[in-house]
Amino acid sequence: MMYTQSVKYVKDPLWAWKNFVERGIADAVLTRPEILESWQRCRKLGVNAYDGIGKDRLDQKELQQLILSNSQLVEVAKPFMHTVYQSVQGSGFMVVITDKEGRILHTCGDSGILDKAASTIRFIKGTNWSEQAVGTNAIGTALAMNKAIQISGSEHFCQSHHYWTCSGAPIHNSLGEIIGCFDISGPAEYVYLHTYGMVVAAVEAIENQLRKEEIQEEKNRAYELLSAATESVTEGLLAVDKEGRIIHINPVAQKILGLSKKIETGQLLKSILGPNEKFSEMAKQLLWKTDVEIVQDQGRDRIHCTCSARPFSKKDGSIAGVVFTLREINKVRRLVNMMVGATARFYCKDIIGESGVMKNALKLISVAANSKSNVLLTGESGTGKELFAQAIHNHSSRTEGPFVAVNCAALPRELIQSELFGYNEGAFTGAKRGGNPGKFELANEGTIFLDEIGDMPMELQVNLLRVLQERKVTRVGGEKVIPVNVRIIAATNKDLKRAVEEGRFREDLYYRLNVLSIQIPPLRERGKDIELLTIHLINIFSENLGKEIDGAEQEFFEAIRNYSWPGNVRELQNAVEYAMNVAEGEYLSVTDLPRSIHRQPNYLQEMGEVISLTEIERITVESTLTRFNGNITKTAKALGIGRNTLYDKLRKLGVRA
Ligand SMILES: Nc1ncnc2c1ncn2[C@@H]1O[C@H](COP(=O)(O)OP(=O)(O)OP(=O)(O)O)[C@@H](O)[C@H]1O
Repeated sequence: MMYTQSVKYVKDPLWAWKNFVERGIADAVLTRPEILESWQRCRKLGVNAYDGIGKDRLDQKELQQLILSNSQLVEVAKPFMHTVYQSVQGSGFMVVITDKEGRILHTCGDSGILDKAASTIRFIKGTNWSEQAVGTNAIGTALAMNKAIQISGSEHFCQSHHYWTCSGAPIHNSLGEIIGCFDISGPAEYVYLHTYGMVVAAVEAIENQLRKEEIQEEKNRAYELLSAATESVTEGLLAVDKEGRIIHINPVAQKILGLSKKIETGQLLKSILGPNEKFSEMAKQLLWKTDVEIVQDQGRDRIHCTCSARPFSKKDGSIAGVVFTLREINKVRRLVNMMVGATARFYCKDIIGESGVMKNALKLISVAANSKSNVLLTGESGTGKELFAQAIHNHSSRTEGPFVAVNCAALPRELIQSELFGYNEGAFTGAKRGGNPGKFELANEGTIFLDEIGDMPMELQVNLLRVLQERKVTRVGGEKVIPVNVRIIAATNKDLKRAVEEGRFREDLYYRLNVLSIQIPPLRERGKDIELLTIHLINIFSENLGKEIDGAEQEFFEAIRNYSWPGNVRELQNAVEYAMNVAEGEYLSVTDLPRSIHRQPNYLQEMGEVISLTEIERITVESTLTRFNGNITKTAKALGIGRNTLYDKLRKLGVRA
């Protein structure tokens, strides 16, 4: 009897479940310890062994939210669930993942088994499958034990689960925290040990994938942090590999290098900066360098910067590339030059002009910029001689040095010497303590622009010639010889050749200065440039004056084309500024121009109008004033009258100076 009983005991594990549930007897021989422990937990939690139907279920909205907050787990696990399901497909199994509490997030399986699980025990998405909710089961118990487990038939605490076998394993994040559970469930009659193995393998694969994604995210975060950090520094940063491919470039470096387009990593620096770029060469040398000066041609501009190089290595110690730190020199030096009033603002791109004569003159700017010789600019007043001189300086190798402009005609005769060459303390009454450097000293390493050189007194021309020959100056009242490295650009609106012939200008000085000569054409010979310049000026003044003027009427353009512009671009500038100030409409009209321009005699004659002598006088005075920029002395001189007479006339004619 005992034997029969013991055979029955062994063959019917249900007996152990009944003994526990109905009589409270724990059979440690027949029941695995982890199952017994789970049953004991279930009893303590008050789980009904005759129930097991999933009652704690989320509604659709709550389920969506839960899936969203576990989206990474779901997205990573789904392909693995699918792979596992494919290998058990048709055998009545289903695959499930839950969140860390045991709530079902996703299922896949044969439709028959999914239906059965739903209709018999409500084993469906959104249901809580923890031990507390439905007793001992692979999901709830694996989560409670933090260990993989297979549970079959009457090992389940709830009777309604005895039909099932399930294998579950907890899923962990990289910190070892439980984030979910992976489970395979099916009919208990098909219990296979390998489903347990599949669950363990799937969880390992999911955890690996999650770790990979975490590492990638970590990398992305680090990259974003690096980008934010490099974007906030005031220096340019450029990282390149040994082949000269860009690894990283910050906006300041892009600006210093004059790169406006978006730069992709992996691009070769040579393809962006041209074959002569210097960085790739430095990157190849893999040396630490500090504050090396780099001069780089970039289109029409020339980039000057200081650059420090720091090689960086890979994990294995081999050099991966170089990080360059860039600082714009031009800016620093220009700032200093600006403080001493010695900067050139204009480049070729600022010179407006597309007429043939201007194109030729512009070509010569490049020739002059690339040469070391002195330059003589000739052209009428206001044609842009200083503009040309600045552009030559800015495109030359001296661009980072000072640009010092001296108007020889504006300097009182007795001061020219000390202005140009400087003076020592006590050189003359009123001399500053400590003396003063002259323009040549201030222009050292840069360019000196000697405007209106034709007005330089004969006795000083010889001193200038000496400086040109010896490249040294001696201050007034001093003995020390100071070496100067200065390039000279001289300009004149006079016929210097005739001045030489007439003995007013030294021939030797003329030839010294006139090595490269550029003749700037008068505005009246520049055809379509007059309109181009007018449009350019309207745009500039619209911005400066804060006035919205969109252009000019046809008659306006006719009038400016008909006028002869003795004061050239400067006069045009004044006329457009005047018109912009008086204009009331959206477009400049011919009547907005100074009367001297829109009512000049030729123009009126064409219209057959007769004008009075007073009117002619007014027009002449107005146009001369405009030409000389409102300068009373020059206007009076040009009209051949005294300053007081001019004031009288202005009053009588009602003309404002
Ligand atoms: N081609 C041009 N494009 C744009 N602006 C110009 C051009 N030519 C001259 N200008 C402008 O006209 C004005 C007069 O030019 P600039 O002072 O260079 O002439 P200049 O020949 O040196 O005159 P001056 O002989 O009286 O010293 C400046 O404001 C200059 O910017």
